Amino acid sequence: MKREKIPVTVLTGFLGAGKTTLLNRLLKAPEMADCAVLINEFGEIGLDHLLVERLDDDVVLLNAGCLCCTVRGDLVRVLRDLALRAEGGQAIRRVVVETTGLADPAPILQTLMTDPVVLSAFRLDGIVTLVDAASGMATLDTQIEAVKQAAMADRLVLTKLDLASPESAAALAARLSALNPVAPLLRAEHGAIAPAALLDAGGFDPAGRLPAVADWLAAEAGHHHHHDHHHDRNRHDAGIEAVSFVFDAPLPWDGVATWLEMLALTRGDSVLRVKGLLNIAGEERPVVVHGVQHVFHPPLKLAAWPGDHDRKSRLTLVLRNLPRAVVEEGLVAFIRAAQDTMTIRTG
Ligand SMILES: Nc1nc2c(ncn2[C@@H]2O[C@H](COP(=O)(O)OP(=O)(O)OP(=O)(O)O)[C@@H](O)[C@H]2O)c(=O)[nH]1
Repeated sequence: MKREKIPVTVLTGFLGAGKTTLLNRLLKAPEMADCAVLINEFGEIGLDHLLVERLDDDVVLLNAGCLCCTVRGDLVRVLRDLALRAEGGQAIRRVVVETTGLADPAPILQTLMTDPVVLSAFRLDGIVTLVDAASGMATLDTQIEAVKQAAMADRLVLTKLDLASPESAAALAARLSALNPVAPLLRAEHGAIAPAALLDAGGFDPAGRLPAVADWLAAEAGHHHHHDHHHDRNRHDAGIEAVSFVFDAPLPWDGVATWLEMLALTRGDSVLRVKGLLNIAGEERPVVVHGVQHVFHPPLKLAAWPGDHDRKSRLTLVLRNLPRAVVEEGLVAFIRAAQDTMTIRTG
């Protein structure tokens, strides 16, 4: 009997749109049993694998760069490996690939639709693109990746509607419908959405889309053909850079929180994303912080440190046209100031 092809859902959306939040909710649904998850992150220190709650053998971190550029070969390798495992009898009923927020979907689509080994075992089920209602409009104005993600989607999902006015949400919805007349426009509240609305999207259909979509895919086909073995490090805006900080000693919460609030307020246009897993002085559990452009999201505590974790704080920022030194100076100053107050208070 011929084996059924395994459906692959590509979950995309700009930095901080809410992909991991939605994925966590989705993975709890019965329809998602035996789902393998591939996670890709931009930046040296991947944290998402720690934030996806169902961590087992079927969560694979594709971490050495961005999926649409340097890690494309990794995607193929991991899918081939999954195909072998399925062949060997392991139950793998679906695959979800969470891309980086900066991913251009065209090369990923191209890979999923043309690699013969991948095609023999998998079929593209659909591209699900999340758009943050709080910062989506500004992102579409400035980042071509976000425009491509929206235009190529099979399902569009508006997130963070609780942070946007009805008027700005309506304007964003209208812009998205113009960019992509074929994808249903859905909503998710803190990641909550019926899995059936996202799954079994029926594969990518170019019909009815903006003419640019066909051009992007065609360009990709040529690109792939000519530069198959080269790493394309320049795909992203040259001004975009991921910087990471590691702190050995526990951090004062006051300093970090004030700094993050200031950063979102004053540098939200340049600090596209902040993500951190922090060891806070006086706090047993790890604290996760998220910043997305002008929004500093409420921090949350994880239940416990992962067993093998060194308990050092790790913070990653994705900056646009902002030198690392500027961020570092501010961070160090706020931490020092908070530590001084701590010393005075306790001493
Ligand atoms: N207020 C609000 N916050 C949300 C919603 N959905 C997600 N968030 C928050 O947005 C922040 C970023 O969410 P993530 O799920 O990490 O976003 P992501 O797209 O995976 O981020 P990257 O992988 O860095 O691109 C977190 O603090 C979430 O709690 C929502 O509907 N409303």
